[in-house]
Amino acid sequence: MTSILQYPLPLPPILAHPSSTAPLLITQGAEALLYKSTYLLPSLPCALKYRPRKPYRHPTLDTRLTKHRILSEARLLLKCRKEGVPVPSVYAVDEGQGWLMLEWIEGEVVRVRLNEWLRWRREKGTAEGEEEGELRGLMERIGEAVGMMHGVGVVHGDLTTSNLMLKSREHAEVNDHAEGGEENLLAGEVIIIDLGLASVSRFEEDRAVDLYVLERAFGSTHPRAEGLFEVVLEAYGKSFKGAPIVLKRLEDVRMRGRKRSMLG
Ligand SMILES: Nc1ncnc2c1ncn2[C@@H]1O[C@H](COP(=O)(O)OP(=O)(O)OP(=O)(O)O)[C@@H](O)[C@H]1O
Repeated sequence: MTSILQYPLPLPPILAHPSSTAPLLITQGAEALLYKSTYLLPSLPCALKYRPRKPYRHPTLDTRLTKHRILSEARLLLKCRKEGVPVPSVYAVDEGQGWLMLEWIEGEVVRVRLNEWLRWRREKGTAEGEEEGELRGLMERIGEAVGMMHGVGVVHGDLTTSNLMLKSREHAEVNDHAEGGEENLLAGEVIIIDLGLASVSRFEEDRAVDLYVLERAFGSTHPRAEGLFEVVLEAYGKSFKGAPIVLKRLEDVRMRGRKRSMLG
């Protein structure tokens, strides 16, 4: 969990209802607020993604845009779920009120876990290249998850290590440093979140751009793990029939990216 703040903004009516569990604001992005609350039973946690009204937008356009985004994310999550892609379940949706209620994923985003693991390895004095099994395993699971999503015809549009979560296994705990269980930091199922910019596409180009964005995210956020990005691609290459062509296309996308950065 990144940060737990009090809720300074008006709550969507569903969370203001007396039967609702007191919501916690988990993140406040530019467009959406993410609350933790419960669904139906106080023991079933949920994530509520709320897109409040934007006073700076024309009200009619704002309502349309919000409805479109909420419905699009819900539809794509349902499609992925139905076809076995690891994403959170959709519990409820109210596009008119601007919210989407999802299964709460117990765990942490890959960005945080990976950085903790890399720091632990550095502090231990382990050289890069050693103790790589855990990291390779994670990279493989990421490649497989992205491949499954592409295989059912969905592209993400914003693939970063902040939009991949590691779901803790039930009853499994991430041991603290003193107990020497740090390798568990990278354990767990990879769940793809935030399909707010996702779309349906079977174009190799769109899939390759998704991979390129993820590769760049590794380069900038986890340069110490970037060397193993090839493991993501290897696993991706085996994950669905069209994957090898996407990997070929990725080379073109990289080349264009390099040219663009050379030209400034
Ligand atoms: N289903 C979930 N279970 C647990 N935590 C979640 C879940 N979905 C999101 N989160 C947490 O909330 C954060 C923000 O979620 P998300 O990325 O969907 O919203 P956002 O970036 O604000 O949305 P958008 O980019 O569509 O405007 C995530 O980084 C993650 O920490």
